[in-house]
Amino acid sequence: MIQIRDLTKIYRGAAGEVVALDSVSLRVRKGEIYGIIGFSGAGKSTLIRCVNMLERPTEGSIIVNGQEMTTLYESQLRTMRQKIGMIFQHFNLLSSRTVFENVAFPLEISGVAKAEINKKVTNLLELVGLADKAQSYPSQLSGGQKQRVGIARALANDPIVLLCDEATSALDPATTSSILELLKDINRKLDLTILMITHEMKVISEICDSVAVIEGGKIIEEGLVIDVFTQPKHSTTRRFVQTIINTDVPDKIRERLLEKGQGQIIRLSFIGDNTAEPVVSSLVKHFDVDVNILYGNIDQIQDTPFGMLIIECIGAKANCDKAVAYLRKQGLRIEVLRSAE
Ligand SMILES: Nc1ncnc2c1ncn2[C@@H]1O[C@H](COP(=O)(O)OP(=O)(O)OP(=O)(O)O)[C@@H](O)[C@H]1O
Repeated sequence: MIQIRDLTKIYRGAAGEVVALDSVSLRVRKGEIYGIIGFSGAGKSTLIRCVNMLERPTEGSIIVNGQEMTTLYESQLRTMRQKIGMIFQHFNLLSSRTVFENVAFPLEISGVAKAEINKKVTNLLELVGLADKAQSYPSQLSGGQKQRVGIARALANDPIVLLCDEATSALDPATTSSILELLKDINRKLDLTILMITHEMKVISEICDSVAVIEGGKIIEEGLVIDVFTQPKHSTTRRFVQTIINTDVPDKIRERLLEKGQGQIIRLSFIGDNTAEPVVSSLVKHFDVDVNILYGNIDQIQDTPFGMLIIECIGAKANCDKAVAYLRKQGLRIEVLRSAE
């Protein structure tokens, strides 16, 4: 649905040149929720604003629904932008208009008839759960309600793509979750492709199918959220993952790794339904070893559980080695943190 190829954006000003995007390529499939995460200054806003040409790229190609965006004239761009909805961190509502009038605004600009506008706005306010606030003004709404108005307005022209620019960054955690749930709901009901930028891993883990990590204007890692979360390759990605799941070996256990001992210390990582419990009891039953569980955590990305367990396998070295060989065959990721003496 969105294909970006070798996108470069250079800002030129009195202070010199800033390369905000450096040959970025990515592909967003129809109907998916695609997240772009990065720290401040990484190039996220520039990237999302290039998709609807609010920012003109210096080089490269952006294709939305088969249409090359970089070669469009202003009037063609206006038509295309109606099909690319956008929501913003600070909502950008018109304060002198009611909720109803805010949502009606893009329809008025598109020249839609009044009766049609009434019907459409009523349905949209129903969809975002604000039917009872139609006559309120933005100043009378909470942050979450304002973002719901922003979402309804963005959907008014039946977009094929929704761009979300840090849409939950100004909201508290509970409101963030309810807005993310609404976006997921809309994505499913309308089969709407969503591209979002964020600096919060929670946003990615709650609703995104795919993720790209951006740093210094370059995409440093990209893939399905479950893959990137469970096997982050780049140190920046690991820092983001670390903000919501602890994949590090805790300090207490690190100290233990330095002590000499007869046990083998092993980290097992698992994704999906192959949880570690039956394998642990199998070790004890079949390899004449004792197993001491030192640390464990389990988490869930959307519907897929994943986690890790650090165990100490105590017994004769030959038995411990056989136990590790068995674990490797079970489809678990195994790392021997300390070998047996
Ligand atoms: N209009 C501009 N003129 C010059 N430099 C700019 C302009 N807009 C952004 N930049 C620079 O481009 C780089 C990328 O900025 P951008 O706003 O895209 O990053 P970001 O990841 O969205 O950051 P944040 O999360 O803080 O908004 C930064 O170095 C920024 O200072």
